[in-house]
Amino acid sequence: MAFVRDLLRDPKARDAADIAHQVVAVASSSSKDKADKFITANGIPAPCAAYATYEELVADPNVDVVYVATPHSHHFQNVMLVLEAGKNVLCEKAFTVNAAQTKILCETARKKNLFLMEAVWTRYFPLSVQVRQLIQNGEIGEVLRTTADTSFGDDVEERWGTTHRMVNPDLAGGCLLDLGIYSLTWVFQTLYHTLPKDQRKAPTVVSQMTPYHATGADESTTILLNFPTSTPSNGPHPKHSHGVAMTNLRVAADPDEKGTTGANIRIQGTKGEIQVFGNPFRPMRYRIIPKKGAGEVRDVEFPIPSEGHGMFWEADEVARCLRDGKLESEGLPWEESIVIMEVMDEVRKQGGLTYPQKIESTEYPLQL
Ligand SMILES: NC(=O)C1=CN([C@@H]2O[C@H](COP(=O)(O)OP(=O)(O)OC[C@H]3O[C@@H](n4cnc5c(N)ncnc54)[C@H](OP(=O)(O)O)[C@@H]3O)[C@@H](O)[C@H]2O)C=CC1
Ligand SMILES: O=C1OC[C@@H](O)[C@H](O)[C@H]1O
Repeated sequence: MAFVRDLLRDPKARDAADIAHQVVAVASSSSKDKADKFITANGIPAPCAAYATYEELVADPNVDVVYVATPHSHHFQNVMLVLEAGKNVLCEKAFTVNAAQTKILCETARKKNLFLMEAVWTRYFPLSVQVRQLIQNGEIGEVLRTTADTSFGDDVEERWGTTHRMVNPDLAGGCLLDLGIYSLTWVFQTLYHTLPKDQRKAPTVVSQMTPYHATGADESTTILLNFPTSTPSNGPHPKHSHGVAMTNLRVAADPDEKGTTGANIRIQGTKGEIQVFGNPFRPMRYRIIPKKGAGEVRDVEFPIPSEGHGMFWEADEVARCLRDGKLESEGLPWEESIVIMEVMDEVRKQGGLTYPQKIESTEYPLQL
């Protein structure tokens, strides 16, 4: 809903007059009535078709690109359906249940010459883009450590119960795939993505996971990542940077949600630090702190224009990639999505979290 509402906002309000979006079809696998109600509730202008199956939607010749926003368990099957029908895809995070599924999606998109992107909206926030540029321009020196915390502080039993997709293993639930991916996003976009492509190397990983007593999905996961960076010419030891990615449903990264508890993200370099406040998935303020008084501390605000949610920026990226004939986005290349999925595979292995065989499967088509 938030995504579609953002699609309908005027791109000029965010200086994006070079692209336009049109919502031409909505599908619900439950009923056509649900799709009709979605169109009305969100004020989607006519003509917009309502379908009672995903198969009908992907066969609609007016559809250029499909936004897949089903539970994680269903992404692999749903995205394959879209790609096999010859359409481009923007698929919600986590891309799939495991890296093997993501690899197949990327191979399929490449073979069919179709655009495919994991909808990690945070990467396309102007704040994220600017933070990456600051790092690449050397503003905080060499970045050696990033800590990121995406934790909610819920009464888990009351808020999520046992069947909600957040905690339901049948829907690939758990905080790692749902929220931990944002902590990993910050670790990767600061320690990995900012390096030249030929220097980006997968990290080694150690982690701990706590299962939710009622379902076995993880309610808390903490990951330490060790990224090989370069081997300096002036010393014998290879260099590394460290990432700490945290997620927890029961304790909060920011208990009062006003940014008063400190930064949820800290990007630490040899010349200073960048701190990001608020929800790691929807960042609106950062602070840059030069080391030992070497300059002014600056706070930079990034309000979201036109009372939006902030999902239009990823949609704008999709539109530009399609316009420019690209198959993948520079902001989150397929290779990086795959490495992140491999990290999550390893973390689940170390934590002993497996999902039902059916949703881990790479077989397509498969009735879930
Ligand atoms: N970027 C962001 O800020 C956010 C991203 N997300 C991501 O979006 C995706 C969906 O999350 P959310 O909207 O909360 O999920 P929901 O549980 O609300 O499900 C979304 C839709 O998927 C279909 N669906 C739900 N359950 C099942 C099922 N058991 N089997 C088949 N289809 C099902 C339904 O559509 P229908 O029956 O009509 O076909 C449902 O309306 C996830 O990947 C999540 O991580 C979620 C929230 C915020
Ligand atoms: O992706 C997400 O970001 C926002 C959260 O509220 C939501 O649970 C999660 O799926």
